[in-house]
Amino acid sequence: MTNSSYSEELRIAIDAVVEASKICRHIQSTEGFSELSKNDKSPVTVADFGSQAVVCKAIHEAFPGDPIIAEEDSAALRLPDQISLLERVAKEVKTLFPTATSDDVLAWIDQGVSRDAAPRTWTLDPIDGTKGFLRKEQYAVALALLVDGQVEVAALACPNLDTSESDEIGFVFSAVRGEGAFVAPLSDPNDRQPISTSGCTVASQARFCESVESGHSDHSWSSDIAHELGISRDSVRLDSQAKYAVVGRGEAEIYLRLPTKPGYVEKIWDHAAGCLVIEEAGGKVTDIHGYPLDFSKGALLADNQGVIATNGVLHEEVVAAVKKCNG
Ligand SMILES: Nc1ncnc2c1ncn2[C@@H]1O[C@H](COP(=O)(O)O)[C@@H](OP(=O)(O)O)[C@H]1O
Ligand SMILES: [Mg+2]
Ligand SMILES: [Mg+2]
Ligand SMILES: [Mg+2]
Repeated sequence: MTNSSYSEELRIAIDAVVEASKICRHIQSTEGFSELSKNDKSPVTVADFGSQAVVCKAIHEAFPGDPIIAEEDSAALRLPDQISLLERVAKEVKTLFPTATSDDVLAWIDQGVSRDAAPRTWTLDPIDGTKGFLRKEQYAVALALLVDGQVEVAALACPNLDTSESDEIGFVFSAVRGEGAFVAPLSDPNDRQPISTSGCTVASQARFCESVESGHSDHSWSSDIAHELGISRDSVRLDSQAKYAVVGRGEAEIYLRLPTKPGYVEKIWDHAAGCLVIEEAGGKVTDIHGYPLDFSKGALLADNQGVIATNGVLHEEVVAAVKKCNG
């Protein structure tokens, strides 16, 4: 299919996450940037705000009627004692848009405060894996378009991801439903090459990945599952939706996200972009019970628990193993 029905959305989305990655990289290269702690004790940085401002600006200008469900809002930046943080965010955004004011930046960030389901809505994680970003490890800028509760377009930038095939660091993954998944280097985003999940059909040979944050996953549960599948090597731990990217390009077969914190409900921005990349690369994504992720409920994956993403072929076997090890 050459004439994508979402070609404009895809072009704008890729461009937005590539531009946001520039800000994130610049901030990450600067020592001593400040971080705030949110109400849930999770961190947020200048880069999360800067990235959200840049992406929301781009989406809102191109598609003014589309709501955006993004992770951050400007409330913390509006506090009188956070003026220096706001100035720092504005300074970074100005490197891309020299005439931007602090008020512009606040307004652009707040274009992402929608929380309701809508027939057509974007969802954005301006930095997914903020803890990875702080450790200078993996993080992602994740943007997706949902239409009637289905992910139709995805752009996923992974600025610190490398590859065994070259010295290149930093890639942007993208997909439109029904049209395959692609990767391009951040240094040349138009050079999109198709990706596909691994053809591994033998579970015991599968490579699996999980979050770095042990709080998100129960070590003994995941090792029981690995044992059940006959997998002897340890899981590869990495932050952010880079895990979806790694399975999407065939470098791992399984991404397990086991729910361990009672009552924690997954957010759509943590999964939408990565989910479409894997599906379009030939893989499969469900929750731990084997149900499809339901993106039609607003900001939360309210009807799902955890995530199982695989290369596709191994999916049913992994779901069965998770079920068996879940009591
Ligand atoms: N208890 C929990 N269980 C599952 N996910 C959680 C969680 N607490 C925070 N998260 C989410 O996990 C994301 C990071 O995932 P990972 O550990 O795979 O890198 C965070 O995204 P942000 O970094 O965008 O806030 C956050 O939304
Ligand atoms: Mg966060
Ligand atoms: Mg996230
Ligand atoms: Mg985030």
